[in-house]
Amino acid sequence: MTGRGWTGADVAAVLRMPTASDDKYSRGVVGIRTGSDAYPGAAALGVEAAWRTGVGMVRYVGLRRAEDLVLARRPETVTAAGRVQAWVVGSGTDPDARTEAETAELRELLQGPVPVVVDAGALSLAIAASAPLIVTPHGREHARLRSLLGLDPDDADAVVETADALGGVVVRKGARTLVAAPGGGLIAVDAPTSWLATAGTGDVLAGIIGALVATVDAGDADALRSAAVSGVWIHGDAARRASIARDGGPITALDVAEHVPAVVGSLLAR
Ligand SMILES: NC(=O)C1=CN([C@@H]2O[C@H](COP(=O)(O)OP(=O)(O)OC[C@H]3O[C@@H](n4cnc5c(N)ncnc54)[C@H](OP(=O)(O)O)[C@@H]3O)[C@@H](O)[C@H]2O)[C@@H](O)CC1
Ligand SMILES: Nc1ncnc2c1ncn2[C@@H]1O[C@H](COP(=O)(O)OP(=O)(O)O)[C@@H](O)[C@H]1O
Repeated sequence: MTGRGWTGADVAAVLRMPTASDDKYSRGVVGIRTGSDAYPGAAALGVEAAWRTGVGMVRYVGLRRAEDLVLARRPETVTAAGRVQAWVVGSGTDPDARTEAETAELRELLQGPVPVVVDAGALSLAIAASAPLIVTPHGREHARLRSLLGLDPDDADAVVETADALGGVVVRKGARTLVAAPGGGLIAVDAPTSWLATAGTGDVLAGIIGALVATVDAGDADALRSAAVSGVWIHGDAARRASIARDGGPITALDVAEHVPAVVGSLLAR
C-alpha cells in the first residue's frame, strides 16, 4: 500500500488567519458530543484540542460528569444549545451503555446537513449516515466498521474501499495514518513520533479535525478530506513539538493539544 504524502504547505492552505472583519461565529463553531460517565476525560481532551486549533466557539453537549470536567478545564466552552458548523461525536462512549434517546439524537445528527466527525463508540451508527462524514477508526475499529459494511475486516489497508462503501472520509489511525474519500486517492501521513501511541490522543485528533471541518465548505468533499488529513498532520507535528519540549521524552494527550497553537501559528507565518 502506498499513498501520496501531505506537506506543511498543504496544511497551511486549509488554515485561515482571522481578520478584522471576523467575529466568533464567522471563525466557525464546532459542537462536541463526546464522553460519558465511564470516559469523561475524552470530552475534555476533544474540547481542549478543538479550542487550540482555532475556532471561534466550542459548544459541548454531554452528561453532567463530562460537562463538569470540560468546564473546569475550559470555562470558555458554551454548553447552551445552538448552531454549529461541524459535530464531533463518539469519543469516550460505549455503544452498549448508550441510552435509546442518545442513540436517536445521534442518528438525527447523522442525517443532518452539518458535517460529523465520528469516532470510537459512534462508529457503528455511521454506516446509516447521510450527513457529510469523516470517521476516525483505529485499526480494530476499522476492522469492525468494515464488517458492518459487509467488507473483509482483515483488509486493514483497503481504506479507499471503506470510504467508497461508507460514502464518507475515512481516517484509519496508526503509526501511518491513511486517509481516503469516496472515489478519491489515498493519502498517508506518518506520525513523527511514536510517543503518540498513548491513551486519549485519538480523542484529541477528533477535536482537531472537528475544528478544521467547522471552517470549510461542508458541501465540498475535497475540502472535507483536506481538513481531515491536515488534522492528522497538525496532530503529529504537535506531538513532535510536545516531545521535543520534554527533551525527546514521553508525552500525554493533553500535551499534544497544548502544542497545537504553535503548529498552526508557524504554518500561518510561512
Ligand atoms: N481519557 C479517556 O476518557 C479515554 C477514553 N478512551 C475511550 O475508550 C473507549 C475504548 O477505546 P479503545 O480504543 O480502548 O477500544 P477498543 O478498540 O475496543 O480496544 C479494546 C481492545 O484493547 C485490548 N486491551 C485492553 N487492555 C489491554 C491491555 N492491557 N493489553 C493489551 N490489550 C488490551 C482489548 O483486548 P481484551 O482485553 O478484550 O483482550 C481490546 O481488544 C473509546 O470510547 C475511547 O474513545 C480512550 O480514548 C482512552 C482515553
Ligand atoms: N505506533 C504509533 N506511532 C505513532 N502514532 C501512533 C502509533 N499508534 C497509534 N498512533 C496514533 O495515536 C493515536 C491513537 O488514537 P486512538 O487509537 O484512537 O487512541 P485513544 O482511543 O486512546 O484516543 C492516533 O492518532 C494514532 O495515529
